[in-house]
Amino acid sequence: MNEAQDLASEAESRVAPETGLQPAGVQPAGVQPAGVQPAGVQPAGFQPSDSPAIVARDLQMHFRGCDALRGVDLTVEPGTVFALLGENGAGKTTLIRIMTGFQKPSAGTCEIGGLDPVRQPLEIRRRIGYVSDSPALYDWMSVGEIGWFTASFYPEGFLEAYRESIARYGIPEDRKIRHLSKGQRAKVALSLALAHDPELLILDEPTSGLDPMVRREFLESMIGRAASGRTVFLSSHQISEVERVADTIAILHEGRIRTCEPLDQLKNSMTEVTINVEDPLVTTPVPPEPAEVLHESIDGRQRQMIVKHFDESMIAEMRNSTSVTSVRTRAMSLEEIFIAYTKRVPATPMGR
Ligand SMILES: Nc1ncnc2c1ncn2[C@@H]1O[C@H](COP(=O)(O)OP(=O)(O)OP(=O)(O)O)[C@@H](O)[C@H]1O
Repeated sequence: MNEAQDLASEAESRVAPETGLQPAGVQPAGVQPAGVQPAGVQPAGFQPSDSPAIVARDLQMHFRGCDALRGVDLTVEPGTVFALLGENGAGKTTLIRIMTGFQKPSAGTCEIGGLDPVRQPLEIRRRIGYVSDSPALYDWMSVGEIGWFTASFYPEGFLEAYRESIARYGIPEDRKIRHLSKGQRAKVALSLALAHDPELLILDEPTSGLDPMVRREFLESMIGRAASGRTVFLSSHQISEVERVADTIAILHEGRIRTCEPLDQLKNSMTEVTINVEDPLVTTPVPPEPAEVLHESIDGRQRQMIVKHFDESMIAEMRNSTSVTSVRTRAMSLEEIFIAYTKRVPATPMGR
């Protein structure tokens, strides 16, 4: 068997990397002309939409001995960069696997661009771009071959866009996937996910493995995608990076969404309040409603609270409380807000 026949027979039993799509018919490299359009796939002109890109309602995922998702409600508006933050094991990948049709939820529903991932998984994967946290690429293919192979699942123009992206990243097309560095693999996976210019891009830890310069450029390009009406959903641990690009932030903790709101609104609504008291035994004054204390720590005469919806007008009232000598406030970074939500310790009940 020559190399081209070999490639064809291997590929016939396979699906598109990352997407899980099944080919209509697979030809060896060199047989199928670049950009050929497989049956049933039409080039899709992108039309910005007003309908939500993603809607999740009460999504639950119960594995044996583990409730990964405990009722997730989420709406992702089109034309935004939406960031899902959560610590290890929070349920981010599980949620993404349900959205992309790789996992059937135990309960609840989900719509991706109006499609149901349980009933229409292939249609969804054709419409979206998806890069998982550990991209599944065929190691035995070269960088060029994997582009050619994946192009057969998508409309015309895919291969050209893929090759341009690979050239921009400076990766040789004849290099085998198994010989790529971690960062180069990530770049190939991103190039494959973006080459059909998807209306929704779902990225699980997209920048892991990329060097700082490429990371920055890539994330900034996501702002451009959103500005053109496309939607980017990304899950990340890199909070400072997310802060630069995201419009909306959702914090997932132990399978539940703790907060989901525009980044500016989230940052403006959170305040660190530091109170000094004369008597270390006195209870800390609680700010009045609508303020909500997410976290409180006590260190002798100093009390620190993380408060949502704190208003500067509450300072005077707190200063008048028994034993209080000073009240100071400080705006918080997204990282501090994330920690406050995920290390939630209820405030000590206070009698006022
Ligand atoms: N197939 C499975 N069977 C049993 N438990 C699972 C399965 N898949 C995920 N889990 C559990 O579900 C929880 C959520 O996992 P998930 O991979 O969604 O977390 P994550 O937020 O993506 O974490 P990380 O940031 O570490 O990748 C974890 O406790 C994990 O062990």
